[in-house]
Order: sequence, then structure tokens, then C-alpha cells
Amino acid sequence: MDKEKILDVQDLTKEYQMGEVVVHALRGVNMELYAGEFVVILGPSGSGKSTILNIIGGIDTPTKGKVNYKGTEIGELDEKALTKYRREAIGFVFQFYNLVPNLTARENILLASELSDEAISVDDLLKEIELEDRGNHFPSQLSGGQQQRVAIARAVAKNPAILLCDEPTGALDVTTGIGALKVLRSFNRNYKKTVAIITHNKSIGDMADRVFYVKDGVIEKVVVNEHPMNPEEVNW
Ligand SMILES: Nc1ncnc2c1ncn2[C@@H]1O[C@H](COP(=O)(O)OP(=O)(O)OP(=O)(O)O)[C@@H](O)[C@H]1O
Repeated sequence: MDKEKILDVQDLTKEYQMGEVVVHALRGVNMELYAGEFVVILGPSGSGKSTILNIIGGIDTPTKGKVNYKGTEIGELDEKALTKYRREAIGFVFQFYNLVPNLTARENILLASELSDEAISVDDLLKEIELEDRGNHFPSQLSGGQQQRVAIARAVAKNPAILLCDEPTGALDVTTGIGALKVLRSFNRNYKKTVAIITHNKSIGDMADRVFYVKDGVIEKVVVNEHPMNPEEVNW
């Protein structure tokens, strides 16, 4: 069966006018995301990865080009519909976990689940991230890797179709980084969510179904892995 194309990105450009100089962050990006795929976006610093992710996620707008989500052009949505898209279709995970410090792990996840009518149960999520006995702990009482797992559960809680992750392992060491990748992979496989990860770490590409290589504001190459590795097999 053909995979469902969930997101179609066409000819995105993004320019910043910096005084006399125009910075071309994106120069015509085309990409397709398919339902249930685990996608890795690789590329050097400044190549445009975060810009792509932020535009896809509806938190930035392109200078030109289109993002089509399941048949809807997100550039044509009014503010209310765009907010709904951001809330319901997209989950974000960042390098620094951005948990609310005076809320427990459980409350951080619960807060996000209240944004959706189709939220995933917090107990299921705490189990999935192997922190079922730490739900009542505050972020400062958790390690970096544990906090990132809570941040991932929080992003998944509202049951979004697409999870966008900007350097989710950037602040973690190998062991805890692989722990975060395992959680992302299990959400991807168990809940059939599309997961897109930006990373500098080429070896993480080995666990992707599809790898996009970004260079100088364009997609230079797309590689499909017929046999993606398990997170624990990735040679960091
Ligand atoms: N607000 C802004 N104003 C001006 N230039 C910007 C702005 N945001 C991004 N840029 C420029 O756009 C280009 C792409 O930036 P982007 O953050 O998307 O790259 P990246 O591949 O995610 O980099 P990194 O891996 O270092 O995070 C860079 O040259 C950057 O300096």
C-alpha cells in the first residue's frame, strides 16, 4: 500500500533583510513527509534546518513557497485555523527541554494534554518514557535525559500527527541520547506518528526511514533506508 503523504513542502524560500545584505536562509526547499515515517534532517550549522522545521510547524512563515498539510495550505489559514494546526497537528521538542520548573513531570505532561480532545493518557506516557515512578518529581530532580523524555512525552501528549524535534539529543551524552531516541522511535512506531529530527549527528541518520541532507538552504539529497537501525545499534 502506498504511504499517505502527510506534508508537502514546495519551493520554500526564506530571506532576511539585514541592512544592505539579504540573508538567504532557504533557497527553494522541496520535501515530502509520509505518515508514520521516522525522518532525520542533517546538515551543517546555518544550512537552514531549523528554519524549515519552524515553517513546517507554523511558528515561522516563508518568504515564498507552500506547505500543504493533508490537503490544506497552511499559508492560507487565518490566525485561528493556524493556531488549531499548531496545537493539534504539531508537537515540538527542543534541545533544551523547556519544562515548567514549578510543575512536576506529570503536571508538565498534563498541561499539554489539556490542549487536545484526543490526548494520550499521562499514565501511558509516563510508562512509555519509563518514568512511571517519577511523575511527582520536579524537573530539577530529574537528570537531563529524564527531563528530555518528559519533554518528548509532553509534545506527544496532545496526540499530534507530526512530532518536530530540533536537536533533541544535542545536550545529552551518548547513553541518555540513545534513551531519548528510543522514546522517539517508540512513539513513532507504537502511535504511528511522523517524527522529524534535526541533528548534526550523522549516525542518527542510520535509524531513519528517510534522511534529508540540507546544504546552503536547499535539500541536497534524500536517502531512503530500507532497513533502519534500532536506536541502540546506532554507532554514535
Ligand atoms: N532571525 C534571523 N535573522 C537573520 N538571519 C537569520 C535569522 N534566523 C536565521 N537566520 C539565518 O538563516 C540561516 C539558516 O539558519 P537556521 O537556524 O535555519 O540554520 P540551521 O541549519 O538550523 O543551523 P544550526 O544547526 O546552527 O542550528 C543562517 O544563515 C542564519 O544565520
